[in-house]
Amino acid sequence: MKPVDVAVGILVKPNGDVLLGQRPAGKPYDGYWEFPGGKVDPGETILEALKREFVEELGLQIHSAEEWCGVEYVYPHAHVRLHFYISRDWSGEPQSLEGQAFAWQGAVGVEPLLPATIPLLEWLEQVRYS
Ligand SMILES: Nc1nc2c([nH]c(=O)n2[C@H]2C[C@H](O)[C@@H](COP(=O)(O)OP(=O)(O)OP(=O)(O)O)O2)c(=O)[nH]1
Repeated sequence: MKPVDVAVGILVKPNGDVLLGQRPAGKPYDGYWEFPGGKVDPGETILEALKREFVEELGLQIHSAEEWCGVEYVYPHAHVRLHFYISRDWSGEPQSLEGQAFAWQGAVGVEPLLPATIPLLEWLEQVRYS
């Protein structure tokens, strides 16, 4: 299976909270929590995809974001290459434009999380309050 590029954003508030969303019904792993994002369209850069997904899903504007880490994972439905970005430079109030739940979290307490995203939480502790 050819890997699919996915742009994923970790929005950090000044107090260190990060934004998570719950996958809507009808998608693989619906009900699982994830950092918002989605597949990169042909001809789009990863950063462009990231900004588009945040507008489409949450009505949020990302002004700038830093590339943080990459994770590859093979699911039964897809082989994904996740590109995680961190942004502290965004504006707007999140809205549930696709009917999904979302939550700002200090210590991340929502579950279940997508399996490829679980290891990120530990790494995140090292950077979120820096
Ligand atoms: N957004 C996001 N996706 C993740 C994370 N962890 C993880 O394994 N994924 C996987 C799940 C999906 O297979 C893929 C994202 O694709 P998606 O189906 O949500 O993307 P999309 O919104 O563009 O979907 P589509 O309806 O347009 O097909 O990446 C994560 O933390 N955030």
